[in-house]
Parts: sequence; C-alpha cells; structure tokens
Amino acid sequence: MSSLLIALALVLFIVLAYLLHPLVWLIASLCFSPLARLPSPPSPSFLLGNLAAIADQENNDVITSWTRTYGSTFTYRGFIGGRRLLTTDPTALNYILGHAYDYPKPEFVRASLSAMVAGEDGLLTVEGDIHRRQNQAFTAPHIRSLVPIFVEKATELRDLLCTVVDAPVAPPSPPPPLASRTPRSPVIDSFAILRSLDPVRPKSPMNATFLNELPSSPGVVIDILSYLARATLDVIGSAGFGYTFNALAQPHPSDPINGPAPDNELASAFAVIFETARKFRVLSVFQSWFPLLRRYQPNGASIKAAQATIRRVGSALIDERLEDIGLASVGRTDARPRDLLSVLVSANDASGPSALSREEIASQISTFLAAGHETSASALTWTLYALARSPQEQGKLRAALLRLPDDASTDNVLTLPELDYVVRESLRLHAPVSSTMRVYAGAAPETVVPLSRGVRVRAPRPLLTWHAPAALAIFLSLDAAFGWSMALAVMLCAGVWKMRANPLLKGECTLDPAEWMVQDHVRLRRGDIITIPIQAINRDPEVWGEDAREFRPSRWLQPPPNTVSINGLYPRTLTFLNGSPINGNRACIGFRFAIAEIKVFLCVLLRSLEFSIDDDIVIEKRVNVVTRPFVASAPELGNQMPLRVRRVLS
Ligand code: HEM
Repeated sequence: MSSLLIALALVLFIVLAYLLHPLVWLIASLCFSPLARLPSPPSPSFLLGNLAAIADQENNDVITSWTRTYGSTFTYRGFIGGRRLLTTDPTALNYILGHAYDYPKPEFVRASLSAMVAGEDGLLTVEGDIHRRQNQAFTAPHIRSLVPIFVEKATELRDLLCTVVDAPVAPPSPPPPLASRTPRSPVIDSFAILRSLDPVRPKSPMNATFLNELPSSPGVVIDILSYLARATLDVIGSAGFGYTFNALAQPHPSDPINGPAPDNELASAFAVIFETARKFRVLSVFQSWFPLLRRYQPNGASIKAAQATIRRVGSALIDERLEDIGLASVGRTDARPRDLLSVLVSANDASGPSALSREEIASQISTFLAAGHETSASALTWTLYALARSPQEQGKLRAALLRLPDDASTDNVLTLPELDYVVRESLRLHAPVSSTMRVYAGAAPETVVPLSRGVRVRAPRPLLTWHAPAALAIFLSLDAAFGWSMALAVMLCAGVWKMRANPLLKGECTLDPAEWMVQDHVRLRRGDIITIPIQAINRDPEVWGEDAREFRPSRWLQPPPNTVSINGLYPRTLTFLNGSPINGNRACIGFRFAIAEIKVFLCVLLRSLEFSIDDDIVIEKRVNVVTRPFVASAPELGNQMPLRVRRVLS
C-alpha cells in the first residue's frame, strides 16, 4: 500500500513538475539571470508586468521615455515579473541580429506564427538548417517581372477610388466572377502603361464635368485602409501564388481587414486563422508559458476546417506549378510574370539533398500572405496618411511623378529620388512591424553581448554580510525555543518579506549612482528574451536628432552620419530588420517586393488623386503583429484610416 502511495506521489510530482516547469524556470531566472542586475521601470501588474505599456508603445511613446531614464539597454517585466532585455544600442542589435542562429525567435512567438501561417514549415517560423534550405530556394530575382501585376492592381484601385469620388453615393461596379487562377499579363518593362491608363483628367474648373473636381470640391472621405488591404491581398494572391482573390472587386465587404471576400474560400479560411491568431487574450499569455494550454482553441473546429481548405487549395496550386514546369520543359510556355510560388517550385530540385517537401512549399503560401499582405497595406496606408498630413510634401512628390516621361521605365519609377525619399521616410516613421523578439539559445549557458552605449548594472553586493550570521543566530534560537519546523517557517516568511522589499524584485530602479556601475557589455543566460523595438530605433533621437518623430523626406538627401550604425536591410532603419548576412540572416525576404509594390501604388494613385485628412480626426495606432490605425474618438469602429480623396486637376 505504502509503495503504491509513493508511486502515486512520484507520478503526481512528475506531472506537476512538467506542468509547472516554466514557472519554476521563470522564478529561477528572476533570481539567477544576469538581467536581474539591470534597471527596470516600475511594473504596474504582478501578472502582466509592463506588457500593456509595451503593447501601446506606439501611442504613449513609452520606450523613448524609458530610454531617457534608464539608458538604451534595460529590462522590463513580462509574465509574473519575468525580465526581458530591451535594447536600442546599435552594436548590441547588430550582434544579436547578426548571429541569427544563436538568437532565434522565442518558442512561443514561433508557435503563434505557425498557428497563423497554418503550418510549421513556413519561412517565418523555421530555424536552423531548415531555414537555410528554404532561404536558398527562395530568391528574389523575379521581383522586377512582377511589376506589371503591381501596376495592374494599383490601376484597378485608382479607378475604383475615382468611381467613388465621382459618384459618392453610387456603389462601385459589381464584381466580376471569381476565378481561382490569375490570368497573367505579359512582362512589360515600361511605365508607359501608366500614361495610357491615366484616367481622363479635367483640364480646368470651367471644363470640369464632375462637380467633385471643382477646386472648392470637398472630396469624399474614404476609409483608405480597407481599399488598400483589399488591393494588397489581390497583389499577394496574384504575384505570390497566382491566385485571384478578387477582393478589390468586392463592392461592400463587411470587414475588409479581418474578413475579406467572404465568398472566396481561401480568403475566408485565412480570415479565420488570422483573426484567431491576432486576438490578444490573457489566455494567450498563459498559452505562451504553458504549451499544454495551446491544445485549447476557442474555435478549434473552424480553425481545423480552415487549415484543411488552405492545404487543399495550396496543393492544387502546387500541382498547377508542376504542370507548368512540365509544359515549359517541352517548350510550351508563354511569356508571363512568374509568381513567387512558381519560382519556389521550379528552384526546388525534388531529388536534391536540400529539396523542400510538398508541405514546406505549401506553407509558403500562407507565409507570403501572413508576411506580405497586411504589412504592405499598413505601409501604404501610413504613407498616404503622412502625405495627407503634409500637403506640401505630397505636392512635391506628385509634381515629380507627373514629370516622368511618357516612356518611363520600371527603373525610372523605382529610382525616382522624390519617391524614394518619401518611401524611406514613411517606412522609418511608421514601421509596419513595430517590434520583434529574440531569445538567447547559444551553446554556452551564458554569453556576452557587446554594447557601444554601455549599460547600468547594479553593483555586486558582498555575499557574506552581517545578515548571514544574524539570520543563523535567529534560526538557532527559534529552533531551540519552538522546534526546527517553526523556525524554518518564520525564516521563510521573513525571507519573502525581505524579497518583496528588494527594489530589484519589485521592479523599481532608483538609479542611485552609488548603487550602479556602467558596463560595455550585457550578460545573458540561455533562455533570456530580448525585445527589439524596431519603431523606437527608427525614431531614436540620438540617431536622427530631436525632430526624429517628424515626417521630413528631405532628411534622406543627407542622413545624419550616426545613422550608418543602424545596419538595416533597408539602410539606416530596422524596418525590414538587419542587413547582416553573417551567421544566418532573418531579415525580411520580401523587402524588394514590398518596396516595388509601395512605389508603384504611390506612383499610380498620386498622379490622379489627392489625399487629405480632416483637422478634427486624430489617428492612433494599434499594434497586433502589424501596426494599424484607428480613430481615437471612435475606437469601437475598429481599424480605419478615413482620408479625404479628390481628383487631381491638371
Ligand atoms: C512593408 C512591408 C513589409 C515589412 C515592413 C516587412 C517586415 C518584416 C520584418 C521586420 C521581418 C522580420 C520578422 C522577424 O524576424 O522577427 C520580416 C520577415 C519576413 N518577411 Fe517581411 N515585411 C514586409 C513585406 C513582406 C512581403 C511583401 C513579403 C513576401 C512577399 C514578406 C516576406 C517575409 C518573410 C518570408 C519573412 C521571414 C524571413 C525569415 O525569417 O527568414 N515580407 N518582414
């Protein structure tokens, strides 16, 4: 009987240890991680630490205020007080991002991303060898050939907006029937297409045929985010995997951001997955620490159905690509832009050692969508917002775009300095992905990250102070008086009380210079989490000067010398993450795609349309994977960007 009890107790202990080991790890790291010696802002909540402030950093600018108080490297509190390193130090960032395989995304971030991309094999989530293989297969030499798709979709959007502006009360034309495959146009390397597609513009107010085009025309307020979200969904469908979502052609989608094109099965399936992955719930915080809880999904059945749809459609798309490759090998092919999936399938030597499996390729479809749809929509939305707030900059850019020659080539547009400066400035100021995370997972249990700006570290205290002998004396006298168990209980209570009063554990930082010393490196223990505040780094006044928060494209004519320290893929910003190719590079693989898409859309839209924003509208940001706008006075209406749109008079 007693051996049965012991066995049961052992099993119970093992189960409890398994369930609670993340908690034990967290408490141990609170005491033993070298991060415990770094300053930390006060934590307003025991359970969620500073997570709420971090989530709202775009509006409250909390990181700038913390860096002003604690320096460029410090910690903040996560779940039950767990410390996370936050650094804007350029040397530390280059080091961490440049050693990508020692600093992968934390496990809980990968788990939530793979839930979003409906698979564990997407480029966003895999690490190490698998990532290396996929990266080799995923090259971007075909981005230029995709430009006609961008032009086509931008033109469709412009025409749709013109229709709305011309007839504000009439709904746009009904959608054409949905098809699963994009009819692809031949490759055209000329922006002459823009001229031929420019809509007829009124010559003067006297000749204007539309009331809206008179100079006094108030224009029409349009939620530009919903239109851009649908346009970029169409773009990634066509250019990413040759699939027609026809989202732009949907006249009145009920929820264009979260649930576009409801009668399109793939769009509906993605809407289910993304909506679930995006919801911030306290449950998600617990799920990130206790993997067992991830088995519970509030709408598990619909997620499974959505994943099955994505797999089925993905598989059919791969079959089509393989068929195309077969036709091409016997010389039966036409000159049309090849979508990214085609490139991936044809670059995949199925018999070679680094071949991607069918599942790995299929995962890329959802990866392209997850990574390349809302990011581009967000970037375009914020660029139009910035231009709407700066009519002068908008006018300058439009004038440059209208000066482009009739036979302008793709290169003429993509390298136009005025357009380039606006895109750089907008992506610096409004990075669609405003932060990311890494975890130290190197071979050594502890490591050192170099810093250029230094870090304050609490000076070590001598191990043996008078406290230790005093505590021993008290324990012995309590033991003599009341027995060892009572003595132990009293000592434990006293210990907990003392720990609560400890500023280190309370999360307070008095910054008393006597207590702190400055180091040129920061120590990390395996498992320590690092937050990379992309947006805060892009706006760092130490790098960009005191006007870092202003939209001033001309700063790119001669960027401050300091900015070279930010080794971004898109130079001098971290918007697409790092540009360092050493030791595994986890920067944005779709960066050329995104830049070309944004530039083409701006070129097509701004030549014909003018954007402004009413003075009484205050826009704030909500960050959930991607940064989205909402109207401060009407947050219940969800994400939107109401801009006033008018036609441009020639
Ligand atoms: C303005 C638009 C975009 C922005 C700001 C952006 C930003 C980023 C960032 C910051 C990362 C790194 C995330 C991390 O490791 O924590 C990333 C990764 C990635 N992006 Fe983008 N992205 C954009 C558009 C695109 C597009 C259009 C595509 C595809 C067509 C794409 C595909 C990817 C992929 C596959 C990764 C994972 C790369 C890897 O881990 O090796 N992105 N992106």
